Order: sequence, then structure tokens, then C-alpha cells
Amino acid sequence: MVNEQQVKELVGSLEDPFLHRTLEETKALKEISIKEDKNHVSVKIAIAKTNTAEQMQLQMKVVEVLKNAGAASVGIRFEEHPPEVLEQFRGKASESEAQDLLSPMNKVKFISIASGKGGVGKSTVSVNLAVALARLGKKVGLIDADIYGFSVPDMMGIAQGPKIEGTRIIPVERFGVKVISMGFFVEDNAPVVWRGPMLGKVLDQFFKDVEWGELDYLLLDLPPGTGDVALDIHQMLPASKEIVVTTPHPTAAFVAARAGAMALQTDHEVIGVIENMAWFESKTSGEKEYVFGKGGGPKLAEELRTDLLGQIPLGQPDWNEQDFAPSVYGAMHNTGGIYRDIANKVIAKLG
Ligand SMILES: Nc1ncnc2c1ncn2[C@@H]1O[C@H](COP(=O)(O)OP(=O)(O)OP(=O)(O)O)[C@@H](O)[C@H]1O
Repeated sequence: MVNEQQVKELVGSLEDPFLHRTLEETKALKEISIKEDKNHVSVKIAIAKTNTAEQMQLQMKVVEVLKNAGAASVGIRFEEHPPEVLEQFRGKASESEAQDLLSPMNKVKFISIASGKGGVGKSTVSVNLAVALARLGKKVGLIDADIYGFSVPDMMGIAQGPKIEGTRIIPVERFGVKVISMGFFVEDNAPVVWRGPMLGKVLDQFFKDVEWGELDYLLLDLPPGTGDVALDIHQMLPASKEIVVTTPHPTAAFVAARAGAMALQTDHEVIGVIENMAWFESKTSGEKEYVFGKGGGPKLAEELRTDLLGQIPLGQPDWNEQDFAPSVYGAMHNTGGIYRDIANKVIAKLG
């Protein structure tokens, strides 16, 4: 069990990656809360620039020092120092670092897509939401971090891996979305045994070494479930907005609620729920059959005190209009329209 003083000292001794002063010197620790029953430590830290690879590295260090000191789980939120505080320290930063403070990644909003268990359509939803946001004119990146499933390349019909230019990885662009997948770095669909820390390194590389350019949104297709790997990945991610995908069965929603709880515990904000495989609609009669039950999505949204962003029916894209992307719905497809409505809601929420 760690106490507040230890948290202050341990986190305070780490450095702001841009200002090169300790977090104690920059008065970065804005909030500390310790839930003794769960041995959970939650901190809010101000740094020079949020949503950056440097923030990720700092985040990993904070988790490491607090876990080494005995915390069972750690939640971190970041905020940016106001300009007047930055001014005090700016002289310390070299010109290139000052330039870096203005880097385009500064503006990107992270959206993680999570689920309580596998197979509910989390990857399908991630892909189609990314494409829908791009169709609405947003600059979108997608990281397929679903280490058990990395199915995004196949779903989008991506046959070629990314180009490597020197030390930089150029993401593959498809339907206007820049895509990076764990699957690009694994030979012949071989199964991979991942552990949290290893995953953290790979993710860190995705943030640092991938040439994302300017992005509005970076979507992350997370591993399903609420096990160790999912927890680790949540703790490594820059504070992101999270969408939870569920199927309509009340039991599925119950399991998905755990994923939502994990997001909240690690200080990610749940911005909504998407119910997938909501019903089957007969093409001839237009009648809806609730094949997998009913009510799970609204119930989950209520439980997580968030919005139901949309309900996706059972079905498949029309292959011929899809240019060999087996899971991407066309803009004119009914389900493509549902994804467009969801994308509009996401934009309204996040700007
Ligand atoms: N609305 C839908 N209608 C019909 N099939 C669907 C729908 N959504 C997803 N599927 C299919 O269900 C299967 C699982 O979907 P997907 O891989 O997206 O799930 P997942 O939650 O990401 O799974 P995992 O995390 O285990 O990889 C896929 O074959 C996909 O094509």
C-alpha cells in the first residue's frame, strides 16, 4: 500500500520530458487520490504537451514506480500547463524541443474501442467508425492493438504492409484512414504470446516511430476483455475517450460493463456505447428479429452513465461496392449511414 507522501516523492522525482525539470519543480502533481480498499492510486499530472509519445513514456514510468511501490492499479490523467507556466520554463528547452511542442500530434484526440469479450464486433466497429470519420473530412489514424485478433488489415482489404523509410514507419492508407496493425509485424499470421510490458513497447513505437502526420482522431482497437493485458494497455495509453461495444444480450452488456469500469478506473472517459448485431432485418418484409436478444446496449449506456451512440444490425457489406474490403460498409449502404450518424455524434462530443 502506498501513501500520499510516497506518491508525491516518487512521481515528483520524475522529469517533465519537455521542460527537463522534475515534476516536483514544475508543480505538476495536481491531484492524488488513493482508494485503499482496491489499492488503486489515481494521479493528475500537468506536463508541457499532452497526447505525445513523451507523455506515453512518462505514463509508463509513473505506472512502474507506483506499482513497484505496491500499488495494484494506477490511473493517470494529464493536462497541459497554462502558457504562463510554460513561459517560465521554456528557456530551458532547446529550439527543436520548442518546435516539438507545436508538433501536430499535440492536437490529436485518442478514441479507444473496447469490449468485455471477444467476437462482439469491436474491430468491425473500429474500422467502420474510422472510415465514417474520414468520409466526414476528418484526418484519421487507426491502430489495431487487438493483439489476439489483429484483423483490421484483412477487414479493410489491406494486402501490403507499411513502408519503412529509415527509422520511420509510413502507415498504410485505406479509405482515407492511416492504419497500423500488430498484424503487419507478424509473419504468416503466426500466433503471438504477448505480455503487457512487451505490448507497451510496441505501442510506444507506434506512437513515436509512425509517421502519422497531422491527425484529428487516432482510434485504437483494444484487445477484448478485462484481463491483465487490457489493464496494462489502458494504463499505458494517453488519456483517451473510450467507446464500449456490446451485443444486445443483457448478459453481454453485463460483461461489457466491466470493460467500462476498467476504463473509468484508469481515468479514461467513456463517451458512449455501440450495440452491434442489434437485430436482423428481413429484406423482404422489413421485419426486425432480435436474434441475440434485446436491450443490452441501452442498459449498458445507462449503467455507464453515457450515451447509446448507435445500434448496428446484423449484415454484411455489399462486396462489389467495397473494393475488396470485406468489412467496410459503403457510404450509401444503410449500415454505412448508421456509422455516419455515430461519427457525427462523436465529432459533436469531441470537436
Ligand atoms: N453487425 C454484424 N453483422 C454480421 N457479422 C458481424 C457484425 N459485426 C461483426 N460481425 C462479424 O463477427 C465476427 C467478429 O467480429 P470482430 O472481429 O469485429 O469482433 P471483435 O470483437 O473485434 O473480436 P476479437 O476482439 O475477438 O478480435 C467477424 O467475422 C465479423 O465479420
